[in-house]
Amino acid sequence: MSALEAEALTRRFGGLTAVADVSLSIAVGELHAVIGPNGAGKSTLVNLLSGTLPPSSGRFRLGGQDVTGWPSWRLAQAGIGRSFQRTNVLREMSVFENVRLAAQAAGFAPGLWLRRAKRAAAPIEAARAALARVGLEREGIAGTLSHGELRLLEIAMALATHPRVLLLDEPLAGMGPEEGERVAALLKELARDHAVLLIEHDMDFVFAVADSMTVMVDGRVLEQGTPTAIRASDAVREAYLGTDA
Ligand SMILES: Nc1ncnc2c1ncn2[C@@H]1O[C@H](COP(=O)(O)OP(=O)(O)OP(=O)(O)O)[C@@H](O)[C@H]1O
Repeated sequence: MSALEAEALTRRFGGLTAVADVSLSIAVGELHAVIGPNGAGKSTLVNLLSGTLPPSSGRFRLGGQDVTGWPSWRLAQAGIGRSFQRTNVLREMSVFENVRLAAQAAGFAPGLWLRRAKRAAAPIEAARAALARVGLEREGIAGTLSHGELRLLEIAMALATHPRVLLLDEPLAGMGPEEGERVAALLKELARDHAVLLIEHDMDFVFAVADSMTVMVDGRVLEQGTPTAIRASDAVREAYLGTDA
């Protein structure tokens, strides 16, 4: 069964339809990449799936349950984990505390988590496990991390909430080739026990890691399928990848 299912998700901003009738489904064990040119609606789609924005219409299910319109904290509790394109790390706090707070924040409704935070032991374990899984067993404050390490920290923060679905918005941004290879291996490994939705501009990376893909143009789905099918699609070549892709 699909861990995540979007059905005709649509988001309008005034007269602009940023996401138009987008349907997709991702199972645990699957890495699904969403690609498209700038302004295609990829980030808006992630904002809809993470509860940062409500959809204008359409439905969205997690593990078969209709979660359309749920706020982000409730979706986090229901199994959505998100790493952000913009950094949301508290740089003056330690690496570990950042992950621990992310684990705690996902556990409680707004207002309650800070009061309960001191008593909770589970987030400490969750934070340790998440940092180990991304290979970032590092002391010190987050502000001293390299750009690539910060992206790994953001993934650890998402993992610490025990998600079934991971939404990763440009995890490679600002990374060099060596760090990119490390993230590629990590994402493949994470896709074994998560449903992963990836947004990424680096096409070599996307085609190397994705099991399935959605190509968006102007808010709409242009094509969906395996990387092989997407490469072979005339519509995708014309609209996006260029004829030599
Ligand atoms: N909060 C907003 N208010 C108004 N328009 C918005 C808002 N967010 C996004 N848009 C518009 O929606 C369209 C889709 O934007 P979005 O950021 O989702 O595209 P994208 O595919 O993620 O682009 P990029 O690859 O450049 O990040 C764009 O035309 C953008 O200007």
